[in-house]
Amino acid sequence: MKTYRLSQTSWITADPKRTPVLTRAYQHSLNGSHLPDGEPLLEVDAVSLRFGGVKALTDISFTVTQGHVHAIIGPNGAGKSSMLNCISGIYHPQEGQIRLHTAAADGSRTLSTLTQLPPHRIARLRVARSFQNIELFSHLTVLENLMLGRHIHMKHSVLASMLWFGPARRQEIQHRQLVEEVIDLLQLQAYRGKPVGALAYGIQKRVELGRALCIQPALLLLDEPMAGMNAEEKEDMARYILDVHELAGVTVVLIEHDMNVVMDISDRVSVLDFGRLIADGTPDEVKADPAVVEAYLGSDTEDAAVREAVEHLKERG
Ligand SMILES: Nc1ncnc2c1ncn2[C@@H]1O[C@H](COP(=O)(O)OP(=O)(O)OP(=O)(O)O)[C@@H](O)[C@H]1O
Repeated sequence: MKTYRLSQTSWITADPKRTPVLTRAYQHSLNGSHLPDGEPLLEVDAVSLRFGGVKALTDISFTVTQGHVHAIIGPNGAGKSSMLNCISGIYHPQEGQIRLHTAAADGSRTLSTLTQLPPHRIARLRVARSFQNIELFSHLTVLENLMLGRHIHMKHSVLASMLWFGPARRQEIQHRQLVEEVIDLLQLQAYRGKPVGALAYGIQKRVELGRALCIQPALLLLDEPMAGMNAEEKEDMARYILDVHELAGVTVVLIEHDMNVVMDISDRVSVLDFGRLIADGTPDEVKADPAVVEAYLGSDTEDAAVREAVEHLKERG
């Protein structure tokens, strides 16, 4: 039985309906990385990104470790999305390197430099991402959207799959099995045949998480997966991210504004401010770092955890 770290959010452990799911093993199919836990998976090395005169990122370095949930936080405009866009190939930094370590099932290792690769090549290396705004095909069903998430692994044409012959049939069955596992893990059974556009916002975000998971990611990048959600939807999403991490073993990098969630579910936190890395450590280290509190002091956040940390630091002088 898994023990979650969510000390402040008792709802994670308190729901008895979730217990049977915890006994299932998803590790071997949904996690696309064969690196042992604790090894460096992604290295961001002295990355700088400019848009004309705007310095979005300046000399950023950090390492994402296999088996971690790694949060990137910071005030508005700090450079969080730019960082994720550099990792996924949407932006190409002018300086620095981003390297991905991968291991095949037979143990052989590869080191890939992502810095100048286009997004589809990075996706082939099993780096999956979700976006701040939902990017799904709203007229297609949940199942169809998830199957589209498998397309980078499909070797046979859509026509061959439609004709349902020989190898194409076997391939289709394998893809369906994996998609069913994602549906099961994220509890999307009730929505599988429904058009995505007809679903509640929180469910759509869960489908988006599912589509990224269908890549069988070695690294899953989530850009504000709880943005715009109500408290109940946030709780659900935090729980599913933990399932993806704890049950499927997938390494997650996440941008999130809700400090309670970040501090509860993350193993490591990198803090950006004005495009610079001002702190990088465990949630407790980062929470106690004066530079971090200072960065949030000027912000007009209503986040209770941030305000509490600010007050605490003020009291300590
Ligand atoms: N495509 C772009 N063209 C020009 N400037 C950009 C571009 N993308 C980001 N920037 C600038 O880079 C800086 C960092 O933006 P970014 O969106 O990465 O911050 P963020 O931390 O994700 O902010 P938020 O929390 O508000 O989403 C900002 O000054 C922003 O205006």
